[in-house]
Amino acid sequence: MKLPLTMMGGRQMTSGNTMFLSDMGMMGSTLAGYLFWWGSLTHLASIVPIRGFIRRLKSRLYPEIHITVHEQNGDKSFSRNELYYAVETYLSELASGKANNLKAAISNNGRSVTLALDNREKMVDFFDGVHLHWVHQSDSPSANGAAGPSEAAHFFVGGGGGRGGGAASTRGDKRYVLTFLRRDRPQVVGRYLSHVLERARELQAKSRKRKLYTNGPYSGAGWSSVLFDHPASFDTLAMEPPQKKRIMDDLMTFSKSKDYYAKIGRAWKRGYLLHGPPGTGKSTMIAAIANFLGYDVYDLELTAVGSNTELRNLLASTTTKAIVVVEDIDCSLEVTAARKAPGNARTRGRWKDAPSKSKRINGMNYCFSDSGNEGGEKKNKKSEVTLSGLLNIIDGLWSVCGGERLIVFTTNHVEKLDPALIRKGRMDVHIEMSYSTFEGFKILAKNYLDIDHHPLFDAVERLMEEVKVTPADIAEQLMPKTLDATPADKASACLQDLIQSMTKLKGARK
Ligand SMILES: Nc1ncnc2c1ncn2[C@@H]1O[C@H](COP(=O)(O)OP(=O)(O)OP(=O)(O)O)[C@@H](O)[C@H]1O
Repeated sequence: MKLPLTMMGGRQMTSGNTMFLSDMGMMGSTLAGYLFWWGSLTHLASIVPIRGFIRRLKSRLYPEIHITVHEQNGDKSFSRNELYYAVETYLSELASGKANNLKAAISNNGRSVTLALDNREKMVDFFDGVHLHWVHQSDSPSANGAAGPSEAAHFFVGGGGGRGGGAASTRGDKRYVLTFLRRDRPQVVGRYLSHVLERARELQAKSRKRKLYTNGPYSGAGWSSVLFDHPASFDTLAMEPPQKKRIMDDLMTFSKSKDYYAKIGRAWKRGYLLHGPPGTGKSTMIAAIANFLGYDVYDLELTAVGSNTELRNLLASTTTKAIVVVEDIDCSLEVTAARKAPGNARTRGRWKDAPSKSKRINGMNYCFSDSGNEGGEKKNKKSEVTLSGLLNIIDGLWSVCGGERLIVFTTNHVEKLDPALIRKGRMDVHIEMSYSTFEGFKILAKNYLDIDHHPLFDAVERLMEEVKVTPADIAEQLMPKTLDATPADKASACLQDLIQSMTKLKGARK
């Protein structure tokens, strides 16, 4: 006996379900079999018409629209439908906090687990006051049928062209079906789908494998790259929490302000100047920013760039979502304030006497801080890149081609820089990286020793009021020196080392 059921409880029955019912008919000769059928029929008679009626009534009162996004495009090539993967990425973020049935897999970068909606799992989203219902459907042999939209307008994006879950779907087809009320169509088609795409791109950018590009003697006229896999994050950065939050808010606002920058007619770029003594975390901060925003890093070695034209070509070949970093800008170009005052011997003497800092490029040292003659814009020994060349390229056409870019300069001597280089609008955010505070020390203690409190913390705090230590100095002391000790013993030994080195420093400064 086969029951001519196609719809049941809003769910399309598959051959699997029908088979189950006819198999049960073989038990008809037994009393248990009759009782079973009688119970089932009574149940169906009471449920199916009511459900059907309610569904019809609901669709009259609140007509729905369904959009199906198939995994493969409907053309003969069965190419990937990128929108399907964008929806998957978008929903995986939404689902990880809400859905009950999730599929887990290793992410593209191999470092984390991604979660996606399991077959027939539903997800509700809320956007601009509109409720949106997503369901994942799969025709894989293991799937027990798929929830299919019924009496409503239906759109397909990619895919086999049949109604979601219907017989026309390709065997093994996977799709997401979006359902919403007809009255919300303008918002959904106009804005929601773009929002899904945009958010998915952000998430994909964050999880993709990013690169560190360098130019230098061994990369010819272009960039050479390696995988960027720096573990730094804002969580592990030793810095006063309010300052850290301000920076993170600024970065997040920047990365979400594409339309705003377009509206005010400015290139979508932002300049950061990180300044402070060596070992205060400037490079670490750049890595944390790159990880936070999911950007590639271009470590621009200006002294290895032959000319302004070469510099323009290098910058023109950077990708969108990039941080262009010029470390130790005071060593890379003739950019000191003294350039502005050629006849001022006192000024010139002051910066000339300052210890010059060499820059490492693939193991070679370069430093040009004492190069050039008095007056005018000078060229350093190896490079013909000039300050005005750099500024013209950064401010000029390069900055308006393509998407978001951060430009970061670092220096140990901010006071020496030409004001033109660091004025607001060029270097929008100036961040002083300074000696460690006690709050900063506690972040490092948590990172390195996994402790929030310790009886020796008081001694460290007292010493920090008297001597200046960089986070790099502290980090060095907090590195456990042996594996053969309990965590508690390691923590005590490291803190004692730190106290000892700070006490020595205090003695030396007296
Ligand atoms: N603020 C910080 N938070 C966490 N770790 C830090 C911090 N500052 C320094 N460190 C540690 O010290 C090491 C050196 O720091 P980093 O290279 O970032 O300093 P820097 O300011 O860029 O130095 P330089 O001016 O010499 O280039 C880092 O690898 C990191 O382990």
